[in-house]
Amino acid sequence: MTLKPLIAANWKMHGDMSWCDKPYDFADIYPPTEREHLDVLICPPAVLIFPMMEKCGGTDIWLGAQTCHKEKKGAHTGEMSAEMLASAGADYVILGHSERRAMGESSADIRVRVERAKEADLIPIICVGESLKERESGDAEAVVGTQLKASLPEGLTDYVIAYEPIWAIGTGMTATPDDVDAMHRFIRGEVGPNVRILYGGSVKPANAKALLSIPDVNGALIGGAGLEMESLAEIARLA
Ligand SMILES: O=C(CO)COP(=O)(O)O
Repeated sequence: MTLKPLIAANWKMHGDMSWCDKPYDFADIYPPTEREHLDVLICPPAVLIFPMMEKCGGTDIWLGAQTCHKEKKGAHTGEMSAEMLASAGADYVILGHSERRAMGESSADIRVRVERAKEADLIPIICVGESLKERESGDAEAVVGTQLKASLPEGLTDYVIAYEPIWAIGTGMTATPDDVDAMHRFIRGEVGPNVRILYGGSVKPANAKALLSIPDVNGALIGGAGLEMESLAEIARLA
């Protein structure tokens, strides 16, 4: 089975209401008829999901959230449940991003969030990745393997993995194609043939071709370069 590439933009804490028509801008630059072979996803800040869905729900661009809470509902001031995000128009949810793991989210927490996401019919994008110190000491695969085992609920199907080496996020540094190839093969061995494995970390139009042509790279999770639709479309064209 060939896996449909997924080009996903993680907007993090960027954007405002005026950004809600960006899916239209993307579709103008790269029309849907030219990209039936791939999925395009935008994960804006949660507050923009519903207005973006209202404005651009008719485009074929998927919408996603950047996290969801561990509980279904309750007294959790400021938090959002998977169900709320789904009802606002999200199809996917990013879970376990290193910027959230750095705030104390453990793999065990992430596993519970994955369960909530699945109950709400959201497709989880589960992020894993090692620090520079862990890579330099030769522990990258062991770290990622441990994260995978602890973050994935038993029997999980229909999910996406994003390999994001922490040291490559927002730094302009990317893992070498050989390192990405080796890590994605390792992850493939863990998750099997049917799961899309994205690479993330300073993906740009200039390096996207080399990264996206690696056999077990099934797309990209893009931060900075996903804020502008021109660069996002340029990367998507290379997938
Ligand atoms: O964290 C990322 C996507 O989730 C990657 O961010 P950058 O593309 O800005 O390095």
